[in-house]
Amino acid sequence: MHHLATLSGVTWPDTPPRLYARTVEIDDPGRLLDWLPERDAFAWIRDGDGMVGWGEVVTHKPTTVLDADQWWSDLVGQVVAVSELGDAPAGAGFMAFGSFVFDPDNTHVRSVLTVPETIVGRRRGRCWMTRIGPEFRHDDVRPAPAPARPPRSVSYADGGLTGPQWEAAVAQAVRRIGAGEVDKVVLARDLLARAAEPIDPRWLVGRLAAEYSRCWTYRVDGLVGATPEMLVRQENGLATSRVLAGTIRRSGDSQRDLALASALARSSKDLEEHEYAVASVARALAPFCSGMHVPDAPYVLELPNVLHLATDVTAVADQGTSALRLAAALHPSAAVCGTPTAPARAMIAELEKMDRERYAGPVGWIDARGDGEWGIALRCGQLDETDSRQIRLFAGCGIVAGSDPEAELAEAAAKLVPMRDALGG
Ligand SMILES: C=C(O[C@@H]1C=C(C(=O)O)C=C[C@H]1O)C(=O)O
Repeated sequence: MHHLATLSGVTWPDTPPRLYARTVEIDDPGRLLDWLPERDAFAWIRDGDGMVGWGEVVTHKPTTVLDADQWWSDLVGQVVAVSELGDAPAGAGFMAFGSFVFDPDNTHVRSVLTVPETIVGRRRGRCWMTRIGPEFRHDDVRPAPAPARPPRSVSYADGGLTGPQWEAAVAQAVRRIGAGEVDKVVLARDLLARAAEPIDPRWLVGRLAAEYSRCWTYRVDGLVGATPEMLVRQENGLATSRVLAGTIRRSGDSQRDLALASALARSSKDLEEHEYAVASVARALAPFCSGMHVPDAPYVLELPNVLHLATDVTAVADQGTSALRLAAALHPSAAVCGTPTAPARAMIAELEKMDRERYAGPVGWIDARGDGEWGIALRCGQLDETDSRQIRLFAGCGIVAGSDPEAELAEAAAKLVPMRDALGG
């Protein structure tokens, strides 16, 4: 991969070039989501900054995150890139958006990694456009898509399990935890939302990015959501993972929420669940990093719908380690699978009675240097490929020895709120 200031003096890669990427500095593009067409588009937004992309240059359907890492480094070796941006921010240049399934052994869908044709990005005041293709693209693109349409007349139906059936599954998990099969298992449920007309994913992403600006709002291949949990971000060798585990619903009354937050921070059940999750992340990162910092105690992350116990683990990644390699090591974390991993994953496949597809899998992007951000696909929905009026929503909860099925169902409902609100209630 070659980043060059000008077109003259381009250095060719060792293998014949397959793709050409050209990045230019642009004026502030305004609201990034306004650039997106309705279909075949990508987004990764936090606090208004991030990247949007559209068009498809190449798509890979890897079996595992590790396969994707290998494919990506091979592809990067066959790219000629030029950039106007000196000291370019991570993501500004040749890059791909991706979304991975939770459990490749228990799903009918595939993971994807797609290099878009056009990317528009903004990061800390620097704005760029990258165009990618089988030759350098010099044409100017200023799409003026029609505004996003709100969904109409949305109705909901149970997915794999009804509420009471899911509570029974949680009760069974609690019994099996008592019998020593696992320490923790994360059980999720799905809900089918159906609108009167095709759902415009741009509307959902727009609402999520506005309401959940502290989360990472994403759109990749029909998967739309706003996650508060960062599996791993890597930038200039610094790796960060935000672990969440331990949740309470907000009451709508800020005084009461404050009391709830301090109760959450002292709750032994939640702290124990949190410790499992942090320890699993630290263990998985250790072989690829040095100088790891694991804070002693979590903080409380406040979102509009829930409060979470959160810990940010940071470390220096070994040279040559990509964000995808780290994501491969971290997925599935205890926050979305359980501990120990293998029996927890088997219990999920047995008890949930649904296909998680890409829910709870890594979602994000990777650039040519191996920097990238891979969130955990939570608070999300997957648009139906064959019927664009339909979207499947997912939410789950960590189940430990003291879990109460009724409270867990209410917690799952609270985690569905972002997507339900985006769909109009
Ligand atoms: C599984 C989900 O959330 C996860 C479970 C949490 C918990 O049990 O406290 C908290 C955050 C996430 O790690 C979800 O949102 O679907």
